[in-house]
Order: sequence, then C-alpha cells, then structure tokens
Amino acid sequence: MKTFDELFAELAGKVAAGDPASGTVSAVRDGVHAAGKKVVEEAAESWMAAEHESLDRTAEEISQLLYRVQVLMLARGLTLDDVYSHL
Ligand SMILES: N=c1c2ncn([C@@H]3O[C@H](COP(=O)(O)OP(=O)(O)OP(=O)(O)O)[C@@H](O)[C@H]3O)c2ncn1[C@@H]1O[C@H](COP(=O)(O)O)[C@@H](O)[C@H]1O
Repeated sequence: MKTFDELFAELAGKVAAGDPASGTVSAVRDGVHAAGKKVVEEAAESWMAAEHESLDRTAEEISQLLYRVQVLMLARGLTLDDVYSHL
C-alpha cells in the first residue's frame, strides 16, 4: 500500500533515472496527449464502476485514475506542490 505522495515520489524518481523497466517512464515519453487520453479513459471507467460495479472494483479503477493523473503531471512537468497550491 502507498499514498498519493509516495507514489508520485516513486514515479518521479523512475522518470528522473530513465528506468528502462518502468512502464511509467515509457508512458511519460509517449507525451501529454497520450497521457491525457489515459486520464479520460480511467475517469470513465471509474464512473462506470461506481455506478455498476462493486466497491472494490471501483476503488481499483480510481487507483488507476490517480496513477494516470500522476503520469500526466510528470509528462507536463508539474510537481505535487504546483497542484496542491490550488487546493
Ligand atoms: N499504480 C500503478 C498503475 N495503475 C495502472 N498502471 C498501468 O496501467 C495498465 C493498465 O492500464 P490499461 O489502460 O491497460 O487498463 P485497462 O485495460 O483499461 O484495464 P482496466 O482499467 O479495465 O483494469 C497496467 O497494466 C499498468 O501498466 C499502473 N502502473 C504502475 N502503477 C504504480 O506505479 C509503480 C511504478 O510502476 P512502473 O513505472 O511500471 O515501474 C508501480 O509500483 C505501481 O505502484
């Protein structure tokens, strides 16, 4: 189990290191357009799961949405503080 902040630190580290085994590094290299499409896809899947599936499936889809939001942030060069400053 990991928190949102812990996941972001892990992903940012992998991107900075260019970890060749990381799916995140590959996803970030695919760029903002591809990352944004994934956010929309996982958002829709989260919505559908919330309406039609179990709590556990909904939580799983939301976890993928949070991951994809972080990939988009990294692809765009945003930090957590950049986002948190708007909360
Ligand atoms: N939380 C995630 C995570 N969520 C989703 N994904 C990726 O997204 C893929 C699923 O996306 P798809 O669009 O294929 O999903 P889908 O076909 O719509 O599947 P469902 O939504 O229907 O389940 C998975 O196979 C993973 O590659 C994730 N990849 C990584 N993480 C975390 O990121 C960490 C670093 O990962 P790497 O960068 O790969 O080392 C991992 O330890 C995890 O904690």
